[in-house]
Amino acid sequence: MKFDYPDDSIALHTDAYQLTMMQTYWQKGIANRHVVFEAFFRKMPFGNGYAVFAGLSHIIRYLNALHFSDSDIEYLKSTQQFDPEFIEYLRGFRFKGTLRSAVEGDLVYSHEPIIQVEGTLLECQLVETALLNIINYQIMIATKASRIKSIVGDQPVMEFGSRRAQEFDAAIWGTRAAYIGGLDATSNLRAGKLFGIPVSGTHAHALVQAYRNDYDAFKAYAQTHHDCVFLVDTFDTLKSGVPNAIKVADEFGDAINFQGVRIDSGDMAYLSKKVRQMLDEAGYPNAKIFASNNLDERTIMDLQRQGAKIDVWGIGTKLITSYDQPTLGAVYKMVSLEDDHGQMVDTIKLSNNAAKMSTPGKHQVWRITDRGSEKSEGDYVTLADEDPRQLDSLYMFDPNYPFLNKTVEDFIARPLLKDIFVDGQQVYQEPSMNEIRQARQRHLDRLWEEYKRNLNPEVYPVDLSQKCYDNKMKIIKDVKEYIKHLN
Ligand SMILES: Nc1ncnc2c1ncn2[C@@H]1O[C@H](COP(=O)(O)OP(=O)(O)OP(=O)(O)O)[C@@H](O)[C@H]1O
Ligand SMILES: O=P(O)(O)OC[C@H]1O[C@H](OP(=O)(O)OP(=O)(O)O)[C@H](O)[C@@H]1O
Ligand SMILES: O=C(O)c1cccnc1
Repeated sequence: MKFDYPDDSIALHTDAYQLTMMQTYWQKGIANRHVVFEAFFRKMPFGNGYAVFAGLSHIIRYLNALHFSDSDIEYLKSTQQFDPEFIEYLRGFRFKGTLRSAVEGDLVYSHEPIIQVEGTLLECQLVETALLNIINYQIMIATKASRIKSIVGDQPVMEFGSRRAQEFDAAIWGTRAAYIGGLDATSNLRAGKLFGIPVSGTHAHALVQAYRNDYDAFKAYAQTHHDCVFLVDTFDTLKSGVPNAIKVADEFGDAINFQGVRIDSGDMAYLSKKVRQMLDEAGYPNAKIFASNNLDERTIMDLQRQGAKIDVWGIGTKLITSYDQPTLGAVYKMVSLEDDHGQMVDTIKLSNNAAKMSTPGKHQVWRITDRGSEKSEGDYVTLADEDPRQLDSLYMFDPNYPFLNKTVEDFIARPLLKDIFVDGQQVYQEPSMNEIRQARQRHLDRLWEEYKRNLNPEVYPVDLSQKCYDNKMKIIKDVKEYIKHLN
């Protein structure tokens, strides 16, 4: 199999049907029609009360780099599935559209647009697969990390998942998303290099196996490192691992920084309490107990309930693989399209399943915050030409149950979708990782506790403006009329 192309690009990281549709648009002369697509998801990940937005940095790189290389063009021609003239046309392709998006670290919710792509039918169609690929993974990981962090509070959590991640990209971008979501460090050096994420770690069982006993292994490590965390469960945690860790710490004294020990198996509530006692009695009350082994927010919560004496958490498999929910299920739908007369006409996807219906029109999402309490009252989805900042009071109603409503008086409305690219030019300056993390914390602080609990949180309101709701109802009616006349 041929794999290494010196000029490989990411343009073909898309589903074949995007290209077949693009060919139709091109041959039929509608490829340059103006269009708006929006991405949204239908269910909150993990049943959480909020989701943490991540993935924009990768999207920005993707759109900036998007072009068809010579080998892409040759390959497409070799499939014999496309019109060679259309494929030649793609040679000059660049993304010239406009991208609006939630920014990383912001909180997002189901049933609201989180990404909006506006441009030609051709370019907006091409990018669907990659954009969804990115956000469907990264939002999951950032949200899961935030759930974990909400349980452990100020205790450090390290990301250990690279060996179990679904391949290289997931390890790297997943680590970044986990850091956005609140984890404190990673064991992956490349993620450290690429994104400036703090790198940390301990050592593995192999070190102890290499020396065939705990003592010699810990001693060798202490001779070659200042900061020492000894993994104590290779043979027997309480009888060999911890006593030998203490022995080496005693022998080296100030020559090393004995940070603590890591437990990686067994009953971690029982063991951590015993280990704590042994370390305290040996005069190491500041030595920390690190724990790892298939942990997630549920096991951590249960360990805390049992009074486990764990100070630092290492999380791998269950975070990086988004173990309990493999995808977010975000979708990308056309919401408005230029007609034969140059007018934009809103479009809908109806479905036999009402939950799969899209909301027509180009939108903005407004985060409505009460000025007094500084807490979020809900999100308010409007058509793009509406601006609730001009209103004194805002009538908010649930679009599925309009009798659930409230009027908000003294509020701040913050637009969620920011300009990222305008006419192909990147206009958004990416913030630093620290700024993204601080933003996430700020947004979480503005959320009532009821939406933040891990189990059965309250459902955060995502409402439609009256104009947006009326527009949707009218278009549904029009489509139904049209279908009726077909029969
Ligand atoms: N006290 C505890 N309460 C709840 N869960 C625990 C407790 N102690 C450990 N666990 C979790 O139970 C699971 C099983 O751990 P255990 O070490 O017994 O088996 P294992 O994962 O098969 O071990 P190994 O990784 O060595 O093969 C792990 O997910 C661990 O985090
Ligand atoms: O358990 P996770 O949350 O995925 O965290 C990462 C795991 O990776 C290492 O295990 P290793 O690959 O050495 O295998 P092990 O299960 O035998 O410890 C480490 O000791 C953790 O157990
Ligand atoms: O540094 C560690 O302790 C570590 C790194 C990767 C996986 N498990 C543990």
